[in-house]
Amino acid sequence: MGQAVIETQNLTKLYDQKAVVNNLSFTVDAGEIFGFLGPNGAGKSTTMKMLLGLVQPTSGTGKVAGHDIIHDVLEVRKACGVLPDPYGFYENQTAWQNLKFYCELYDIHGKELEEKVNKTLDKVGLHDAKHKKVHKFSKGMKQRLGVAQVIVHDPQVMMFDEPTAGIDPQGAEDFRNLMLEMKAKGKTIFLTSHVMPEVEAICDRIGIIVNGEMKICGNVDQLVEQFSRRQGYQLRLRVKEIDEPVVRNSISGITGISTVARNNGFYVINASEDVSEDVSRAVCRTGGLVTELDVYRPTLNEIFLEVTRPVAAVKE
Ligand SMILES: Nc1ncnc2c1ncn2[C@@H]1O[C@H](COP(=O)(O)OP(=O)(O)OP(=O)(O)O)[C@@H](O)[C@H]1O
Repeated sequence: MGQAVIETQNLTKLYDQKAVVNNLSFTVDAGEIFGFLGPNGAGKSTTMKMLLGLVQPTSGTGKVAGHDIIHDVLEVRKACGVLPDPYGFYENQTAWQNLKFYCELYDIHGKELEEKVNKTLDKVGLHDAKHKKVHKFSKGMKQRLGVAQVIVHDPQVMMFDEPTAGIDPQGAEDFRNLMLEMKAKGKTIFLTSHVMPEVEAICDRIGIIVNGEMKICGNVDQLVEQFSRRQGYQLRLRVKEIDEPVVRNSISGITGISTVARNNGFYVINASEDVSEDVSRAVCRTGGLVTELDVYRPTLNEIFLEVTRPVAAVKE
């Protein structure tokens, strides 16, 4: 375990007596990219706002960069760069002027300011638009400027609410590379996103919340494991040398197997645990040759859909 830079304990927010964030406890370590996922209205932005001291928790506690999110709000904000939704740019000012203003808030001036602003605008691909007024920017350009605003003052913690929404594929690729570069510098990154392949590609750990509650949390392998334990394992088996009745008979006694079906020359085996070794041994014992055997690995998208699927109402 690394050093926790973001940590919450039983963080809860009630609006109109209803918990929109419910007993949330998690940590994000230094140098980690944490993907915070959930359906619309799950409580992601509210959590982020509480971490930044913009919304007061109803109960529970939290720390960001060692500072209490309730009592040391100014220190928390100094340690963080944030991409809010919507952004708070001065539309009648240029990209350069917006970043300058932002740097000054963080007490960065003179030559250092100039260097930081120019370097950051280059990094997010806005070099040629730096002296253009923001009201003339496209949505994607504003998003790039938002990312620039997060990183320009080199904060320890970077928070992004849907960073690639509205960005073109090249911009999204640039963003992913930038995040990996920031991670390599030891930054802690907390992001919300609805773009599953992006999250899968860059996040070290992922938490999925539903109705304010953390349903599943871990790295992708851990999520796959937790999901499979809950939903069951699916094996795909291809066998030579023996016929179907022999195959079926050979594996029939294996504990945990619920169904065996044929599909495109494969046997599709559903089981409550990973029975691949038992299957392989049983087939070999009866003279079969296993040419393919793998356990289906669900995608993050499938895991997300399953975890966030509304539970059917129980009929009286
Ligand atoms: N100021 C507020 N007053 C009352 N309810 C609020 C307030 N802010 C948020 N909510 C409610 O809290 C719940 C969580 O909202 P939140 O914005 O945190 O969700 P989210 O996960 O960020 O959603 P999205 O993916 O759509 O951005 C929603 O039901 C929302 O209507």
